[in-house]
Amino acid sequence: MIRIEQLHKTYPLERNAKSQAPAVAALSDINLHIKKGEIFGIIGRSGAGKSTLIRTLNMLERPSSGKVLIEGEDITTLDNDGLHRLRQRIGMIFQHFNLLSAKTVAANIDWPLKITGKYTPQERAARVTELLALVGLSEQRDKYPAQLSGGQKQRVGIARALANTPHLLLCDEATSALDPETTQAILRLLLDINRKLGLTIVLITHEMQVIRNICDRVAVIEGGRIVESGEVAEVFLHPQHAVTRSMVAESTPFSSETALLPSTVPGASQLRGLLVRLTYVGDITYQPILSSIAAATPALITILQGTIARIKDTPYGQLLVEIRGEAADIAQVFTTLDQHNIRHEVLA
Ligand SMILES: Nc1ncnc2c1ncn2[C@@H]1O[C@H](COP(=O)(O)OP(=O)(O)OP(=O)(O)O)[C@@H](O)[C@H]1O
Repeated sequence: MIRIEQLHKTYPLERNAKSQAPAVAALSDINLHIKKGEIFGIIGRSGAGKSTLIRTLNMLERPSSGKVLIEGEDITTLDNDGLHRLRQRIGMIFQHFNLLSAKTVAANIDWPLKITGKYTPQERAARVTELLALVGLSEQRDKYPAQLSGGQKQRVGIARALANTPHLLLCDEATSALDPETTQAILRLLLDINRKLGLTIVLITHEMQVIRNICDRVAVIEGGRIVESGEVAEVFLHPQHAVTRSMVAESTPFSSETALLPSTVPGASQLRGLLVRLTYVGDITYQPILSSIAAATPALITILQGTIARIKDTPYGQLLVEIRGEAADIAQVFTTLDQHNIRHEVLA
């Protein structure tokens, strides 16, 4: 669906001439492949390059070099007509909604249909009604943006972005201005739309929770470079880069090394065995594996902390345990864990 190859973006010196600031290398050597129908997240700290990157996907930002192929077409070479056609295939939603305040909800959603000049008023009216139902706003059609909550405004933004039946939806920090409950509702709506319409979604966020709730794959960006990417469960449970580790740590109190420092574990200073973190993903999460291991070994296993949660549809569990016993017995425990695909890391 989308292939980004050796993409670079430098904001030139002239733009900053007044402040004498140097040119900014906002993106360096970005290579990404985003598959049709997936929800792909790009996460990073403020200033990492997220907005610049997502805006190159509809040429709101032109790269300095490199290619952006969408459905096989290199969009960096498009002229104005080509760009106009491209943007009808790509919807975008924004953190601050960008609605037309003088128009009603229905008129906001109608606007992109009207400017294509392709549809009769009856066709447009039918499409607006359909979109209002899709985002759950049928009752609000004649209200103005100022009369809506933040979540309702974003629903209008989503309906408007979907008006021309795009193949791709870009979400620029779409839930950052919303409270946690409304964020969940909007994320559920995006997931629902992704499934119902098979729409490819690319989103940028600085919140790991957003990635964990709806994305299939994720890329972590730092200093304009992709530092890590992969399936969300893999990146979330086994973060490799320091930035990823710290963002994961902020999003759950349990899954990072910092959260597992012995001082945070009750009685950990009196540990007499090994402090081990166990991580398991999928159906095994609900099986009594630890009881079976405990029954088959003289090693003593004490649970110090534990959690079960979900990454999108996949359950996972993490346990912090102390294992005490003879070396051979502990080795046997590790072998059994391996046999059940339970990852184990000795922390202390
Ligand atoms: N128009 C511009 N002119 C000059 N530098 C810019 C411009 N836009 C962004 N930058 C710089 O490029 C870098 C990447 O910015 P970008 O907005 O893409 O980051 P971001 O990850 O989206 O940050 P945030 O989460 O704060 O929006 C930053 O150093 C920023 O200061």
